[in-house]
Amino acid sequence: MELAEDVKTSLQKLPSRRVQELVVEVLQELKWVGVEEIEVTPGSSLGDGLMALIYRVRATGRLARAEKARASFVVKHTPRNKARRDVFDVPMLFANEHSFYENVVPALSRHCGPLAVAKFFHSITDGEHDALILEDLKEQSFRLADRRKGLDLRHCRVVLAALARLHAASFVLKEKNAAAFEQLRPRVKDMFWDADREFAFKPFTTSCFEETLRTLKAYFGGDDHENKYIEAFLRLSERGYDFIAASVRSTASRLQVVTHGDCWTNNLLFKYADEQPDSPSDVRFLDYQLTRITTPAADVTYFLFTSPNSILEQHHMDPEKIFSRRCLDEEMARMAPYGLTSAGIVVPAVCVPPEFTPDMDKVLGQTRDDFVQEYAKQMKADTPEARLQLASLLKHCVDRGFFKDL
Ligand SMILES: Nc1ncnc2c1ncn2[C@@H]1O[C@H](COP(=O)(O)OP(=O)(O)OP(=O)(O)O)[C@@H](O)[C@H]1O
Repeated sequence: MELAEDVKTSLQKLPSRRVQELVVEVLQELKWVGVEEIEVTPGSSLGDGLMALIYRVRATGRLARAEKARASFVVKHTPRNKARRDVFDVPMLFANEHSFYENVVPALSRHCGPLAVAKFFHSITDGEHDALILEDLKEQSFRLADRRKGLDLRHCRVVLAALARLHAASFVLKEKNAAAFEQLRPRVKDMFWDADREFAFKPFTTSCFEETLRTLKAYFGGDDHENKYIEAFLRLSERGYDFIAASVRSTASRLQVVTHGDCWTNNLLFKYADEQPDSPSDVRFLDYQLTRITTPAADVTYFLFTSPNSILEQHHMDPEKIFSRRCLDEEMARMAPYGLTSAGIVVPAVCVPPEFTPDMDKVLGQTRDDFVQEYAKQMKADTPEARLQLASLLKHCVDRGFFKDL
């Protein structure tokens, strides 16, 4: 397709020639014969995403027989800074997300209908210009909730129902076509807790344990009767990354499903009935870089420990036949250390005031430590909200006996 000079110039705002070509290929696949205008703008705000650059591409043009066409995409692109890509092995994260859209979504939705995901158009996974092109959900009135306010019960219900559909799709696939589920295993790789990811995420988790401990000590102060909580946390942090990794990996095979892996407020877009902010009617999950096969309780715990505006009692599920309430409770208790560890990583990011929001593009050094330090900025913000939430979660775990075997 021939492009006018001004269209080419607009496309150059995208970070690589390869991704500019890919956008044009997508338009051709949509049967466009001409592009009249292209607008490329930032697709997210600082703090909405750390592992990628997000662009919004709006285009107008023509189909055959001169019909007008409009489209809006989100381009999720690997960071420009090579050191930033290398320290967290971002190409692997993109490959996992690509595989989710390419392999997992078609397999899971075959028997269960559509999942709460954006439409996926194309991707590049060459380790250098990695990018995904997705439908722009904001164009369909989906939007982010305010992470610092937290999600109320209505929002949580919508998310838990969508998570349940995602998890149920694996149970159905196992039931209908066990071999097809097995084929997904090598295509969904745990990017955080797998033994060969330790090099990147063990030091990161260790630094997060240290910061969580500092936050918790600041909350509990020197008060002796609260010390059982700090002691419990110390036992957890001593066991550290290896213990959490083992609990993620050791899920009984019959309970394993494809999970989202990073289900917190900034990876959720909501739609509202009649645009009323208190009546979410639908949700889409974003960011499948950390999708993994493990217990459904990993997603539920991660979500409930990071995103609601208060700790919720979990009274809203009754999947007796496939995954009983008792089984869920046992799995939730088993995964509580994972939940608290994840909360130590995510909650500071939920509560961070804008002036402490890390900006990975501004990191001058080249080492993993430089990036970990920049990420830790939001922990250093040390907000009363983060203290309260982490301390309440720790109390929740200790008082219910979840840490008694640590
Ligand atoms: N398909 C989409 N439609 C609309 N907005 C989107 C879409 N995908 C991403 N975004 C916006 O971009 C932000 C970051 O996206 P995403 O979480 O995929 O990137 P990331 O850098 O991998 O994030 P993280 O730091 O959580 O790894 C989202 O919070 C959302 O605001």
